[in-house]
Amino acid sequence: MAAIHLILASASPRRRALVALLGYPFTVVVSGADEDEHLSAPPADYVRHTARAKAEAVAAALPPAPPATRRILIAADTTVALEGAILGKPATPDEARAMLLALRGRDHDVFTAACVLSLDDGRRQEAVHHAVVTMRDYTPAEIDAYIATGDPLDKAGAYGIQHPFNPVARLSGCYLGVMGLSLCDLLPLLRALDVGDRIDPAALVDAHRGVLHTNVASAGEL
Ligand SMILES: Cc1cn([C@H]2C[C@H](O)[C@@H](COP(=O)(O)OP(=O)(O)OP(=O)(O)O)O2)c(=O)[nH]c1=O
Repeated sequence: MAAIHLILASASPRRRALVALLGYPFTVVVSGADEDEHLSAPPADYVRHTARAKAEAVAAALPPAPPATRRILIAADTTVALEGAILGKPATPDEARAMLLALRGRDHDVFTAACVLSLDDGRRQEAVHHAVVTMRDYTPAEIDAYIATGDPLDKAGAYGIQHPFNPVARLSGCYLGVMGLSLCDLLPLLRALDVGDRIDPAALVDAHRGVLHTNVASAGEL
């Protein structure tokens, strides 16, 4: 039987750490896909199109598979939407401050799409997770201190649910989906492509507490 090798089409250290939990060898290949192309679509469609574009961009650039290897490619996209308007990653600290003020004390939506390609037979599986997040009433001083850490700049909506700043008061949906890749969504997609998982339950519990142990990313990057 062919050995399974995963390819993660993502620069995100959180996604690296989560894919490491699956228990298969994997390679990270960063996609150069255009993330702005579908910005006018509704947020759920936007993330689905963008995750697919990331997957397809990486698949098109891969060298041929080594013999007796089944390659499974995983891509994802996360976005925050406030009253239907997409909030991507803030370009500047000022934009991060504006996003955190806009989100404060109210509900918003987080959409995360996963796209999985079975490269040897061309099969594709996709899912979009929708979570509703309620932010707490954090103070301007807390916002300033959080922005000074630099954490908001690579996060959709300018926050990480997993950061000690802890901006989230309530979550309805999947914690890992908000963090960038819902394993609850991903596992059925993999199973549909005849790929199981070897997840250590203890590591999964830690991941849901925002603690990601991995040999491919240090906690400081998460
Ligand atoms: C809302 C939220 C987002 N995020 C992150 C997840 C994603 O990494 C990022 C959204 O940007 P994405 O474009 O989804 O991902 P990315 O640019 O980090 O990586 P790549 O495109 O190469 O896969 O925001 C958190 O880590 N915590 C959160 O609470």
